Amino acid sequence: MKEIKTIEFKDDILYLIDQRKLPITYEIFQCETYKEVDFAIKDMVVRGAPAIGATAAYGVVLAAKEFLNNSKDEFFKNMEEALDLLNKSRPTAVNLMWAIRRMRNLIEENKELSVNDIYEKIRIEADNIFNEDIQTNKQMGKHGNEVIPEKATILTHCNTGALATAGFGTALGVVREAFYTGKDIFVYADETRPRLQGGRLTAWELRQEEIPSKLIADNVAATLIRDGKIDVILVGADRIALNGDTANKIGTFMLSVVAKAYNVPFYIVAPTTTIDFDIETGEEIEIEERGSEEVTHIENVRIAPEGMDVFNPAFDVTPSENITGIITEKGIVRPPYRENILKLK
Ligand SMILES: CSC[C@H]1O[C@H](OP(=O)(O)O)[C@H](O)[C@@H]1O
Repeated sequence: MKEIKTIEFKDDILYLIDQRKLPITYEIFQCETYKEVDFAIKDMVVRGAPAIGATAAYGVVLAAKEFLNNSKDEFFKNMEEALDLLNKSRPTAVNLMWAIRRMRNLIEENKELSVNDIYEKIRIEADNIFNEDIQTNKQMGKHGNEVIPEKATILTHCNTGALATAGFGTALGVVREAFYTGKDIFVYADETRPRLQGGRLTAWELRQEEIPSKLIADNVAATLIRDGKIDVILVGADRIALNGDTANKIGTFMLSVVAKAYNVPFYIVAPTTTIDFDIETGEEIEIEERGSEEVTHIENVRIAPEGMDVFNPAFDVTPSENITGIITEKGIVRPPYRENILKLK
């Protein structure tokens, strides 16, 4: 299995694979300040709920490093500004807020220590978040493999691989686990307009490991489902409500409707860090709207008329009644979702 170093923190520099450039070029984006990390998340140099969380955690490390020579009062004030900026870098993936809250709690719990000692704890905690995510994903892969038949055709949406996490992936991690445990699988990957995470990133990951697969335009999926060509659909998540409603990349909801109509199993694969235990339903999830150029241009080439207005929500919400199960590192959650999700807390 090829190691994909989506995120690497070394000698006080955060190295990110620049996912805006893949698969045409493999470039590394370096962050030396927390403001550069904020930019990297906003501009989707790095993307994917768990990857965003881990990246933000290292952004907190860079902030603490920057303020090491502050007085304690200045340190806490400057750190709060940094935490607040990073927390707002993208609104939908709850892993970001979870990571920032974990760092904020750590600082609060250790405020009697010296600035330097607090920095050391922050540094260790960021590595913990990073390493925990990799272990979580591998555990999810094992649980998810339980629902993959020995011979199966799998449909994926967006990118849920190593590039969306600290490593291995969520839904694509289940694909990896099935592939490397010898199952006869085939993957159809939705290209996933407008940012093409499937066509650029998932396709790149699948080719890296020569996993049998084909890339499809998003509009092809419904026909494959109708014609009985898909055995199971695996998608990721950015925020899951207590009732199981799930926010994920735009186009996921549409897939779930077609899957339900033709009785194809539709699984969310997500770590428990993607569950928002503070919200009851998907109606409470903020859906990020991104710039119009993501829709009017492809690789900076205009494809829509000048002046055309655009609606570009980056996510949608799949209602829990369309979801067969939620594959987490703690096992597969099935309905009744609220009762069973609360057991994960
Ligand atoms: C494993 S989480 C991946 C999740 O994040 C993606 O969104 P984005 O590429 O905008 O960060 C998409 O919703 C994926 O399912």
